Amino acid sequence: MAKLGKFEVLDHPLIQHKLTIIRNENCGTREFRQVVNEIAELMAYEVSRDMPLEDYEVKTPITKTVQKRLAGKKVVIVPILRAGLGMVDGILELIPAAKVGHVGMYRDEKTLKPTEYFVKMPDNLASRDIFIVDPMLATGGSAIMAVDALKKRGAVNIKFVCLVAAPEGVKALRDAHPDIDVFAASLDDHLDENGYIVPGLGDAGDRLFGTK
Ligand SMILES: O=c1ccn([C@@H]2O[C@H](COP(=O)(O)O)[C@@H](O)[C@H]2O)c(=O)[nH]1
Ligand SMILES: O=P(O)(O)OP(=O)(O)O
Ligand SMILES: [Mg+2]
Repeated sequence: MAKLGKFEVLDHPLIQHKLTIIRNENCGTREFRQVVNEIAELMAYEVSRDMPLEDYEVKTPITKTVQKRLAGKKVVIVPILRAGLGMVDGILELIPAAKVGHVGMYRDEKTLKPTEYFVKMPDNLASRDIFIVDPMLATGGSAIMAVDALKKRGAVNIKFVCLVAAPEGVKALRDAHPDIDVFAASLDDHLDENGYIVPGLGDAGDRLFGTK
């Protein structure tokens, strides 16, 4: 039987402080980009807590000793384009050898349904830990479709990492994919009539890339 995933809010004081910075409508593109990456890096520390280790013999200047090192195949970071791209460099600061796959999606403004337009993944997904990243989990449609796309290609060990989650999105994602772990820096209040998270931080893709 597949394991039951968890939902966890990573509310470390530094994460909360930085999230408040990017929520501010006066935070410009440059600072927004930088702080999104800083939060992603802090979150990666917690998200990677259960990565498997193996014994490894190392010779120190004093003696030989058996210690631990990361085991298994390299982690894959999968940003949901565009907004997820903003979290990749921060995670790579902590896990520099990670591979990066991409899932391109946009949300229809009226129906709020996602459309997939690009998927490119590294090989051997079945034996890798996969971190899907998107700053915003709103209705959950994009996240669900991204997990579908990865499972279709053999992925098993999947975690979804976002900055701001709406209760509606958390429920939808966990109902559709109960086996994956979901991490957020904040569980916000609700979605508005346009599918934006309240209080949220606006459109993450536009704020990251300076578009409208
Ligand atoms: O407040 C918001 C809400 C959504 N987004 C963007 O939409 C998708 C996620 O939306 P779902 O409804 O969960 O599919 C996400 O990729 C963001 O790019 C946003 O920026 N701000
Ligand atoms: O989910 P969307 O439509 O906001 O896509 P993007 O992240 O490219 O702004
Ligand atoms: Mg957007």
